[in-house]
Amino acid sequence: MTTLPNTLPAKVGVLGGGRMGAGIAHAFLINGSDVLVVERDEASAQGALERVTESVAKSIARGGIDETQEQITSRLRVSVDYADFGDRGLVVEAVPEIWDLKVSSLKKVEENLAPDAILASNTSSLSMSGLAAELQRPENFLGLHFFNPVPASTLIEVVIAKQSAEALIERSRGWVAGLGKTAVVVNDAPGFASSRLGVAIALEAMRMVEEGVASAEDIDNAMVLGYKHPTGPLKTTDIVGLDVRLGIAEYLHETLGDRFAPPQILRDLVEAGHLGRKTGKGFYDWNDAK
Ligand SMILES: CC(=O)CC(=O)SCCNC(=O)CCNC(=O)[C@H](O)C(C)(C)COP(=O)(O)OP(=O)(O)OC[C@H]1O[C@@H](n2cnc3c(N)ncnc32)[C@H](O)[C@@H]1OP(=O)(O)O
Ligand SMILES: NC(=O)C1=CN([C@@H]2O[C@H](COP(=O)(O)OP(=O)(O)OC[C@H]3O[C@@H](n4cnc5c(N)ncnc54)[C@H](OP(=O)(O)O)[C@@H]3O)[C@@H](O)[C@H]2O)C=CC1
Repeated sequence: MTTLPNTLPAKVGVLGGGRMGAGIAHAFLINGSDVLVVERDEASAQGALERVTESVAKSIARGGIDETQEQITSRLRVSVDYADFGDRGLVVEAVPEIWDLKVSSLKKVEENLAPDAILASNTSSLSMSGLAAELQRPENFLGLHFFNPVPASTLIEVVIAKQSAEALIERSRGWVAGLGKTAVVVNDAPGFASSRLGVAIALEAMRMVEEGVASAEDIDNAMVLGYKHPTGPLKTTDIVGLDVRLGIAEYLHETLGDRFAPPQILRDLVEAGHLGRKTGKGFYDWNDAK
């Protein structure tokens, strides 16, 4: 794999350019990598291109970036063809948190990769060792769990599958440093370190709303003002996406037991299409849907 002076792979791929995929693409781009985003159709590819471009513009407006918008985005390409992943040193998968979709997508990416390329998943919770077991080269696979919003977050959780090559730990620490972020390295377990704790508190907050203990706003304020939580667990859920939270909770329920059973209020809101900030409504009303 060709690397840049800052340890990042020169050519990076991202599968799925939604909220997280666009953020991941942005992170590699502004730090010098050439980035290819593959989407399932032309309309989604165009949407991904717009999200990444907008995010780059926001970074430039904030200052501290030496390159121009044109210089950065000249390294960005979108496609609907998995074969384009063939020259990438690292590909990060960021499709929705659905086991069968992750497995089929990862397999399809792997079929198109060079033999020494590294494949990573941005899954929030799914078993890395279970996903690795579905692949031809499980030693080249690991979790790179970015946080939302990616440009504002300084953390990447590196998740090591049982099958991951030992050398991937140090290599991935180098990538995280090259992105200007901090790594926590976690052995594979459902929900890793971050989602298991983050979802536990969010589900309890939802049960408190269901039971009428307090309003969403007062529950969040208790955590923001009392515990210095950045936004409170319910507003965070709106930012993450209620569908994403439900997917994680269902998997943790299945693997870790009843304490992660999704509350009915979460199921009802998702069923009604109220997915949080991205649809304009979740536990709160939003006027900046994204
Ligand atoms: C589900 C999972 O698997 C894991 C998860 O991610 S769990 C969720 C973890 N995240 C959190 O808990 C969020 C915590 N909250 C926060 O960090 C902050 O409240 C917040 C970033 C959401 C908002 O903070 P703020 O001070 O109001 O805004 P600010 O930091 O200026 O960011 C505002 C926007 O600028 C963007 N931004 C910030 N720095 C930027 C940069 N250098 N370049 C480009 N964009 C930047 C942010 O991404 C954000 O964009 P969106 O509006 O698209 O989200
Ligand atoms: N949201 C969050 O806060 C976080 C989420 N994650 C994890 O990141 C992953 C993605 O989540 P998120 O970005 O929120 O989800 P989004 O729904 O925003 O993005 C998913 C993207 O994948 C695309 N996609 C769907 N199916 C396919 C396919 N078959 N092939 C290629 N692309 C496809 C979607 O395209 P289309 O637009 O056409 O549907 C969309 O662009 C999940 O595993 C989630 O758990 C991790 C950290 C934080």
